[in-house]
Amino acid sequence: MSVPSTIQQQINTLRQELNKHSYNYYVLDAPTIPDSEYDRLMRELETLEAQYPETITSDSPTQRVGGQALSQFAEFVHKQPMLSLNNAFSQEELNDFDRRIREKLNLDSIEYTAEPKIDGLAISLHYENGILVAAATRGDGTHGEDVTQNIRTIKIIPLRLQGDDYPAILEVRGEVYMPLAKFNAYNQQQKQKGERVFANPRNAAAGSLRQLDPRMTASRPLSMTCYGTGIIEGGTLPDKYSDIVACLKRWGLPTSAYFKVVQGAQGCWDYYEDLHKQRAKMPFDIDGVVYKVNSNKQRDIMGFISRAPRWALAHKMPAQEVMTELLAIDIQVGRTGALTPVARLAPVSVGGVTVTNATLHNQDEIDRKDIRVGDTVIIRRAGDVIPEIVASVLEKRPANSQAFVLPTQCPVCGSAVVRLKEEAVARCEGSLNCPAQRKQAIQHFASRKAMNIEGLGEKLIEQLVDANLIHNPADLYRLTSDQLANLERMGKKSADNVIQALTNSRQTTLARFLYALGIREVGESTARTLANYFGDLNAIQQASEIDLQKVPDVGEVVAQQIYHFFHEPHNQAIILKLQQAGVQWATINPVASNATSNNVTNTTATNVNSIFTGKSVVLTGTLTQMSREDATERLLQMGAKVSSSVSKKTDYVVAGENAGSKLEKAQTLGVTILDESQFLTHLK
Ligand SMILES: NC(=O)c1ccc[n+]([C@@H]2O[C@H](COP(=O)([O-])OP(=O)(O)OC[C@H]3O[C@@H](n4cnc5c(N)ncnc54)[C@H](O)[C@@H]3O)[C@@H](O)[C@H]2O)c1
Ligand SMILES: [Zn+2]
Repeated sequence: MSVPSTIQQQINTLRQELNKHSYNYYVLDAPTIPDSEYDRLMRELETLEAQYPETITSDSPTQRVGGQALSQFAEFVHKQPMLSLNNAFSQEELNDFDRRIREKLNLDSIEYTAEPKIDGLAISLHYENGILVAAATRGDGTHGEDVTQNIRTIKIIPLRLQGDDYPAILEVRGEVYMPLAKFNAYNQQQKQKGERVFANPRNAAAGSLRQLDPRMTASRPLSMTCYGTGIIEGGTLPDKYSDIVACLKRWGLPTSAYFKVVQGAQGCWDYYEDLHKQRAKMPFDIDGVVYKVNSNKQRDIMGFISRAPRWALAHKMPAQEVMTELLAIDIQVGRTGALTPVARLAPVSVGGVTVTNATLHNQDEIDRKDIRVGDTVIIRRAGDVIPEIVASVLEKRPANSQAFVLPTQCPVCGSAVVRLKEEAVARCEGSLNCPAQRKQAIQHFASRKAMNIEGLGEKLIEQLVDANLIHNPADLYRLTSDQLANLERMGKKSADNVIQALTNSRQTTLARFLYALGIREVGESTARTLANYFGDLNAIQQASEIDLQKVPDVGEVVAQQIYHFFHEPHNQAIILKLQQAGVQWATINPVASNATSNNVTNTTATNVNSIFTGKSVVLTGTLTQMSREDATERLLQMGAKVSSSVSKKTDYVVAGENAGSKLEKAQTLGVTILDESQFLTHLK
C-alpha cells in the first residue's frame, strides 16, 4: 500500500514544525509555542505514523530524544542514554500502560512508584568516590553538554556525598528547576530593572543553567530533585527504586518529598488525583506525575522502545500554558478612573479552568509584550494566579495587525483620558461625571471632612445612584424628601434629616468644597492651602500649572492633576451646577505664598477684622456649637495659626467642655483663655 502524497506532505510539514520548535526549546531555551501545542503536533504525527508505519524514519521527532547540544559547551557523551518518557493524557491510557506491563510480567498487580513530574531540565551527575566530578545535560540523549561548573553553583547539590556505602562510580539523574517563589521574585526584580523576564519556570531553569559564565548561573536560584541512577560501578544498589531513593537521600542528595510507592493502576490514579489537588499550592511547577515499575528486575524485562522505557509513564496534567486567540482588548474604568485594558479571549481551558479574559495591566505592559488584537497568544494560569498573557505567537500574527493604543477618551463617559508623567496608569478625568466613578465620587463629596452631609452614607448613595435619582454630586441638591422616603429602609423622619443636612451643607468653606471635588492628590491639607492661597475658586480654575506650582506643597504632579481636573468640561459643568444649587462659602482674601510655619496646622490667610488674624490659637475640650474641624476651618480663614500644643507662643486657648491638661498649661503660662461663647462672639 502506498502512502497518499497529501499524507506524506502532512507528515513532512509536521516534522519540520516539530524540529523547529524542538530547536527553539532545547537549544535556544526560547520556545515560541506552549508545550500543549507541541504535544498536540507530536500526537498528530504519532497518529499518522501509526497509520502509515512505512513513513517512519530514524530522524523523525517521534523517534528522537530532546534536541542537539549547544556547541559552546564541551560535549559530554552519555554511556547510558538519557531517555524521554512516554506520555499519557487520560486514565484510559494509564490503564493501557498497566495492562501491557501485567501481561508482559504475567502478574496480577504491579508495584509502582509515583512522583511529581517537575518541569525543568534533566541533568546527570557523576560522582567518583563520593566526589562530584562531572554534570551534563541530556542533549539528544547520548550527546549532552558538560555543565559541571554551572551545576557546582547549585547549593542543594552535594559536591561530596555523605556516608561511605556509595558505589565508587555513581551516576545520579534528576531534574534541575527553579522554585515558583524564586521564579516570581526573579521576574519581579528583572521587570523593575527593565530587563528580560522569563516566560515560565522551565525556561528560567534551562536558560540559567546553560549560561556560559558560571557566575551567572550562581546568581540564579536553582534547585534539583533526583529521580534515578545511571552507571554504577564498584558497588551495588538495591533492586527496588524506592530503596535506591532512600540511599540517595542518605548520601545527601535531594529527593522528592512527594515520592510514594503505590499499588496497581488504581494506586497510580489515586496518587494522580491527590497531587492534582495539591498542584496549585506546590512550590514548583509540575506538568504531571511519573509512574515507574519499582523493581529493577521487572524493569529489565520490560526494556525500551526507541526513545523511552516501557516501565515508566508520564501522566500529564491539564496544561498551564495554552494557545488561544485574542479577540479584542476591552477597556475597564475603575472606581478611581483608572483605565485597565482587558484581553477578551476565545474560550480556552488552562490548568483545567475555562478562561475567557485576562488582564493586560496597562499600556506599558502591552507595549513590552507587543500584544495585538487578532494575535494568537499564550495564556498561562499557574496555581491560584490570575490568567496572564505570556506572549504573542509572532509566526501566527495576521499581516494587517496593528499595535494597540489606549483610547484618548473615556469609553464610559467620553471625558479626556490623561496619563501623567511617570505614571503607568491612564485615567478618566471626568471624575464628577463618569458613571464608573460616580458612587465613589459622591461618597467622597458627602463625607465628613468634605461636605459633611450627615446621614448620607455609602449605602444610601448606592441606592440613590442605582435608582437613577442622582448622577453626580450636584444632583444631591435636587433630591426631595419624598424621593428619599420612598427608598427601602428609609422613613419620613430620616428622609427629612438628610434633606436638612443637605441644606446645611450648602454653606461651606472653599477648602472643604475643593476637597469634596475629589481631585486626585488633593487631600484636606492641600485643599486648605489652595483655598488660602488663591482665595477664590475662579482663580484656581484659571491658574496655569506654573501658577499652581507656586503654592506651598504643590509639586509638578499635583499641579497637573488640579489643572486637568478643572479643564475637563464635564467637571466644570457640575461645579457650576453646584454653585447654582446654592453651595457657597465666605470669601477669603488671598495671601502670598511665604507663610508656612512648623508645628502649625496650616498657612495663614487674612481676614483683617478678626482678633485671631496672625495669632496662634489652640483648641481644646469639646465645643457644643460646632465641630473641632469647623472651628479650625474658621480660624484658618481668619488668618490664625491653629496649633495642637500650648506653648509660650500661644496667643489664645479656646477651651470647650471637659478641657484638660492643655487648659491647665495655658493657665500656668498665662495664655488668654476663651470659653466657647466668647470664642463664638469673636467669630462673627
Ligand atoms: N514548546 C515547545 O516548543 C516545545 C518543544 C519541544 C519540547 N517541548 C516540551 O518538552 C517535553 C518533551 O520533552 P521530553 O522528551 O523531555 O519529554 P518529557 O518532558 O515529557 O519527559 C521526560 C523528561 O521528564 C523529566 N522528568 C521530570 N520529572 C521526572 C521524574 N520524576 N522521573 C523521570 N523523569 C522526569 C526528565 O527531564 C525527563 O527527561 C514536552 O512537554 C514538550 O511539550 C516543548
Ligand atoms: Zn469616564
